[in-house]
Amino acid sequence: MSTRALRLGVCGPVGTGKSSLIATICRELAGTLRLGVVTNDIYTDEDARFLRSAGVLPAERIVGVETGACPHTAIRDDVTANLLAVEELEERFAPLDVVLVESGGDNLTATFSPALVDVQLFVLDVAGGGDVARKGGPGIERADLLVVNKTDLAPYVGVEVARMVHDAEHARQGRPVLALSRTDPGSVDTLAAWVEDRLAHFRAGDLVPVDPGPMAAHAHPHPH
Ligand SMILES: Nc1nc2c(ncn2[C@@H]2O[C@H](COP(=O)(O)OP(=O)(O)OP(=O)(O)O)[C@@H](O)[C@H]2O)c(=O)[nH]1
Repeated sequence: MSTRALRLGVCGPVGTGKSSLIATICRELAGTLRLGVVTNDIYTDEDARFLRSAGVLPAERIVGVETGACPHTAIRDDVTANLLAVEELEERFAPLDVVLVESGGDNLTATFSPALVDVQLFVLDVAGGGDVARKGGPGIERADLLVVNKTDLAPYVGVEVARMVHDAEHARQGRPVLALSRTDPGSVDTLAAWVEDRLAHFRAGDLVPVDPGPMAAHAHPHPH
């Protein structure tokens, strides 16, 4: 039995809907679970401000971490700033059930360290194109859940959702894939049920954090 919160990481490329998905989870579960959120941005706390303005949680339960030049480092290589933010939330609002951690400014291969989160989901969207899921990468292949987001946009971008989900399932060797849209209540229910199920396993002590693997080699921009 663990006394701390379940730590749930949300990553994926820029603009795929990570903040919106976190807002959706909060909207669905804040009535029954005690939640906190940590966001990561390079130089701002924009995502934290978006979530506060969405009004899905009391503002003080949403904390922004400024990661500096390489946001991937803060969720993978040196997770200190994020761990401190999570622990501070857990302490201030004890007991919390789930702390959601959003990665920021990510490319296609960012993954969380299992030292930071117990479980992680990777978000793609249909607007990124049907081929993305097939091409794979550590997060796409081995995150605990892969979300194919914004399915409501599929007809407008010429993507067949069933095909994209099928390709993703193939790349993931059967690990779960969820086709999601915030306008599709059934898919939102499935997402909330997945979070509740992970929490139940975490509390039972049989949730083993899985490391999707290191992200692909990438260059760090020089700040000067
Ligand atoms: N049509 C549609 N749009 C969505 C959905 N979810 C999110 N969006 C929109 O997609 C855009 C990006 O959403 P965000 O939640 O800001 O994406 P993000 O991944 O957090 O973005 P970064 O933090 O910049 O990486 C916004 O304009 C959202 O309103 C959805 O289910 N359907």
